[in-house]
Amino acid sequence: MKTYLVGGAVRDQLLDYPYHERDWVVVGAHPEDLLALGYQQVGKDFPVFLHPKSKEEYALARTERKSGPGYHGFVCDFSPDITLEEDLSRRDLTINAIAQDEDKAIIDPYHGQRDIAAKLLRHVAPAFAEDPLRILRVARFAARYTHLGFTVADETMALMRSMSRNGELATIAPERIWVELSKALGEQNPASFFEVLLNCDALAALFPEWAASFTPALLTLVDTAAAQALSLDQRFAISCSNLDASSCKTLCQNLRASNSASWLAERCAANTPLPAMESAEEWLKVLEQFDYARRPEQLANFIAIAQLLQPSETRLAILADAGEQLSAISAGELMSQGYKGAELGAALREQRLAALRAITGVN
Ligand SMILES: Nc1ccn([C@@H]2O[C@H](COP(=O)(O)OP(=O)(O)OP(=O)(O)O)[C@@H](O)[C@H]2O)c(=O)n1
Repeated sequence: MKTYLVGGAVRDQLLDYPYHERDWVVVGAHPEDLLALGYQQVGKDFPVFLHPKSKEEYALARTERKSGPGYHGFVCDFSPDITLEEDLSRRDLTINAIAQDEDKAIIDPYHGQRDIAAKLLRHVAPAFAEDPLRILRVARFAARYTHLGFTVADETMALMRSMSRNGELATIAPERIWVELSKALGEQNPASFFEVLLNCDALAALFPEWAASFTPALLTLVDTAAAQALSLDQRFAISCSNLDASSCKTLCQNLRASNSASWLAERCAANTPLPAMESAEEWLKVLEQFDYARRPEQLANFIAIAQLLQPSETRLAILADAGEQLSAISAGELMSQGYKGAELGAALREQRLAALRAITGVN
């Protein structure tokens, strides 16, 4: 039995990039051998084990063959005679198909190191096409490594384009798309994720309206949001900001976006560009949509987004100020004057509108 470090940890070591997880491959062993050594089996579809002490993942070397559509149509062979090279050949990208043995020697049958030097995201083999989720992974790796100069190899882009056009993406579970998207939004250049997916027609195949809404300026802003360390929800909201509110809502549902991401994105789509707000009622309506009194941070999140999208919009600073001033209006004084119930609500609203008229100068 031999054990090799594989995947992201080897890749990121070679890239001198921080990694957080180590994955191992075991060659020449039966599941029983690992169980006898105290490993704990966790994989359902194929045998993956947790090391008794480190709890790192150890997988038996395996081959995979697609036997039908979707995610369960795979036949795995994890017999002890599967070689390291065979295991590496089923992996998505050459830079992910490098192994390191116990003596730190690198085993690189698919020339991942060459592609690291050439800064190319290149698929290992035509079997890449058996797993359409890999299109999203490639786009995500582009988002992570663009700043190092990485691009997608032409032949990989061509393969991804033909997969997209063949309707392969429809078999991906929406939950998995959201997982990849939210990871990509957390990377240094999330715009590259969208650029790759636009370039290979995957975004048009998955979400045509969203794909059509991207402009070069919007892509730049998605990266600016990352550079300014805006939150994932804010980055997502920016990426949806060219949609109207109802398309954004549909997209969030189809993507199975998290509640907090949908909440912000839908309200941002509805309020960028900032509406006319020609009356105090309309100002209050915008503030109330962001729940300014209970969740002032959400109004601030929106304003930061809107400032990126509309840097010359002077009403944003006024909106922020109005949110703060209105939050300070408390029901206490009105209650001591004997207001309660619906009357109290109406009187509070009147105070807020009066404050808004004073702050904004509209009626
Ligand atoms: N659809 C997939 C998923 C994973 N892999 C392979 O399994 C390894 C481990 O996958 P994962 O932990 O998801 O990714 P990492 O490459 O480790 O990247 P990250 O840094 O994002 O964890 C990858 O390197 C790749 O070789 C693959 O070929 N195809």
